[in-house]
Amino acid sequence: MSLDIKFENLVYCARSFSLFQKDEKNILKGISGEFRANELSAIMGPSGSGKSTLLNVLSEYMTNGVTGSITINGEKWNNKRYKKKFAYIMQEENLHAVLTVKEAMRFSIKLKTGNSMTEKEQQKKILSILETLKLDNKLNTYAQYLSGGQQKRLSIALELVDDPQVLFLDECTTGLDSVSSTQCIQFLKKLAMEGRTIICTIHTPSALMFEMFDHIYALANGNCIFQGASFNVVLFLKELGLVCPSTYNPADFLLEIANNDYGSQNERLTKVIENGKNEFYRGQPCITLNNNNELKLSSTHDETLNEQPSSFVYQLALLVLRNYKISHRNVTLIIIRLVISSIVGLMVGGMYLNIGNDGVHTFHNFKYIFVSEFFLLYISYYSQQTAFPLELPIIKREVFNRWYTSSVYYVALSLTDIPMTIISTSIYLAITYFMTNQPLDRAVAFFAVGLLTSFVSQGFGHFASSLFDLQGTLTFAAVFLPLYGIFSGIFILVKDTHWIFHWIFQISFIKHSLDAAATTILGWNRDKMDCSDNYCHYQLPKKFLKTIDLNENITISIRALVIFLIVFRVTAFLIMNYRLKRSK
Ligand SMILES: Nc1ncnc2c1ncn2[C@@H]1O[C@H](COP(=O)(O)OP(=O)(O)OP(=O)(O)O)[C@@H](O)[C@H]1O
Repeated sequence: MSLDIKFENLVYCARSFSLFQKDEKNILKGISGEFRANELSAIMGPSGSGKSTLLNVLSEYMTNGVTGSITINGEKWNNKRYKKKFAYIMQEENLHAVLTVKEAMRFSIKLKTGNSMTEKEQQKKILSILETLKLDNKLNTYAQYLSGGQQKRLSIALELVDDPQVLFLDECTTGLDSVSSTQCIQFLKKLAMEGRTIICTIHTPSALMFEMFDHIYALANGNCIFQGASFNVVLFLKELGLVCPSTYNPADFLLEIANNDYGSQNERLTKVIENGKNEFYRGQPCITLNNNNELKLSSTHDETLNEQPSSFVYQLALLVLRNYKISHRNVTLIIIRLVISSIVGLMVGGMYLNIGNDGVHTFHNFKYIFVSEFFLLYISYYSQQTAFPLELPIIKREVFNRWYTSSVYYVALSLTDIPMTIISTSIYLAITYFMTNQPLDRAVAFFAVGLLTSFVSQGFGHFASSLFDLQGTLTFAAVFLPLYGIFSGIFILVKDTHWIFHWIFQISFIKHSLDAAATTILGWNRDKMDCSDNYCHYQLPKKFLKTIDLNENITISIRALVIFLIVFRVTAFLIMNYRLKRSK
């Protein structure tokens, strides 16, 4: 299906708010035009003229502040129907550094097309795309070791697996040398000749590249100053008395004019081209290659592929698998987490050695419980702090291009860390529990509370990392984690503080962890402990719990922890979803 995109009187108004004023700036100023199927179109213009904005508006990457009309094949913009046919290749490649080219392509095709192709067909398709993009000799190379040009080609290849009909490319040649740039444009031209609509923003194309474009849409200060065939640019300018020297690159000449190097001509150009409405300078419609042509990348599945997205469970399984692959290649982080859990476990175990059943040390035992819950809070929080900020650009690209939904991503993110959380929490608890000589019959309940604390803290980490960048997440932790500790009930009892502070204890989930964990070890009518001294004031644990005002109602604490778990994760998901959907 060929798709022509037409826009009329398109205005984009950027609004920014500060404390005292509201700023509004028109970035696109009522422009019109059409990008057709079978054509390779370039959006050109000086820096800041609105090229990326136009691309973002047409691809629906930006929707707020946009007025005017956009139609596809003459029909009103219909998000659901047409968005499936679009792919947006962003300026930054945003690839998973530790996935090989082959792995990245396999995940892409599986996520995007589900089970609509057999394994063999998928491999054939991947190979044909990579051959065309000259990446077939890099199948087993990690993305991080590809050159800039190869990374750019891989980011294009990843989006081609489900045969999008419209390709938006932002600055597709930026950072590439002239040979790679020309190869990239040649490839895009091939894609356009297969019937696709290819629209890219470009800075300063060489004369050779400029000629390869079928259609040029030039902007200056948010207005259209030319739209038409590339071979008509010189003619158009000549008619306005701006003669391009025969040895000059027409693209450079057009940009110099847009930059006012030949006086202020833009207003005049905009008027003649009617801000994009004037179609006089368009070329002849381009020829589409037929199905037998060797350039054709599309398979017989074309029309059905996009209609059959893979299921939630299938995508979830793939994303979890991908996350495992990535985290196992970043093995240092795993080792650090396990080593820290073991070392801190040994230190804490050594510090509180054999105190677990000694009435002299009941208060120390309570401190051991606090230290343990607080350590679990720290390690689980910090293990998640990079989870979202570093992945955001990649996820943004993949969610926008409909590889999967943000909810699948978040569930996969949460599931991926479960085994590691269980292992590191268990290592720490096993070491300290046995070294401190706690009662064995209470181990399961104590471990369960420890695990719940880890999962709540993980959710807290997600919540913070969905709100801030990496630096912000660290600052947030530096402020809030000690506060959580202060209001945990170990330093001062709730009843000994002014009522004004009581609510803070309630929202300090570490207090609920401490209450629950202390109940599992010291509560439930535990018998008298041993006494290694002449007199042990707290030999009977119940007496100690009474002193610290702990009512042993574990249900309340567990309920509070579960509520925190749900609130943190739901809030993290909602913020993440908002950030993923928010335009640039
Ligand atoms: N949300 C925004 N708020 C304020 N100004 C904005 C916003 N978005 C874009 N702009 C401004 O609009 C202008 C056009 O931006 P755009 O990114 O579209 O330019 P461009 O032609 O792609 O530039 P470049 O070639 O340098 O990437 C710039 O001056 C930019 O600063």
